[in-house]
Amino acid sequence: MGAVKVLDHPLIQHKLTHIRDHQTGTKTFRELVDEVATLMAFEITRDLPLEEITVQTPVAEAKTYQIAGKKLGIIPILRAGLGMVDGILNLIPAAKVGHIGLYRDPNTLEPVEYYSKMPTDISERELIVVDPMLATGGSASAALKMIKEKGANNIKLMCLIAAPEGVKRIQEDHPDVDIYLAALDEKLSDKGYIIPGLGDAGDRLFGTK
Ligand SMILES: O=P(O)(O)OC[C@H]1O[C@H](OP(=O)(O)OP(=O)(O)O)[C@H](O)[C@@H]1O
Ligand SMILES: O=c1cc[nH]c(=O)[nH]1
Ligand SMILES: [Mg+2]
Repeated sequence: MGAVKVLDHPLIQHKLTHIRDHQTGTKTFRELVDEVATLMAFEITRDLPLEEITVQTPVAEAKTYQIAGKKLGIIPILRAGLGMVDGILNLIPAAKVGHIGLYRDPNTLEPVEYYSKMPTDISERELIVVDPMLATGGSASAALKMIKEKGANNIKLMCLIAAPEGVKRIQEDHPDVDIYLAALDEKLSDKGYIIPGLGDAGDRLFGTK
């Protein structure tokens, strides 16, 4: 079963408080999601393997380190996942970005696919799938299935807020995928919204309703 890690860094928790607040407007919401994505990426990349190399400083040779191993890829689930991409690219500017277009049918809560475009070499990359919300888990589970069918085999899932139902769904459907969260909330409403959550992430990011 995949691990679930709630990233409890004080800066992440403080910014998440303002993200949740219904009085936070689109501009600030977008800026804070971007900042939290950077902070979460910093924590998630903590275990990347390093290799020792030598560089010449102006003074002497230095034995130092660079990131070794697989290259990285970021895969946002459209639309709301887009809000987390730039924040991760701030730290990992060479990462490639694949896109998966999914929306959740408001009546059935089932994911509906409308777009997919992946880097050709996803089987050789460490992938971070991003979406602010993990509610029923239907969208993330479908996205993970889609990228596995295209060869992905090393995947982390990064969300701002999850419901226990969504975590359970991913652990059952994708036991190889670790989940990284800023918060694990209480439950889902009967309309499938996370309680207390932050409302509709896509609408708050893009100013739609
Ligand atoms: O875990 P689930 O029950 O599948 O719900 C979570 C999904 O719902 C939201 O997307 P939405 O369908 O609102 O699309 P949007 O990003 O275009 O607003 C959210 O960004 C997730 O993708
Ligand atoms: O609470 C929720 C659940 C699904 N999608 C959202 O944007 N918010
Ligand atoms: Mg939405």
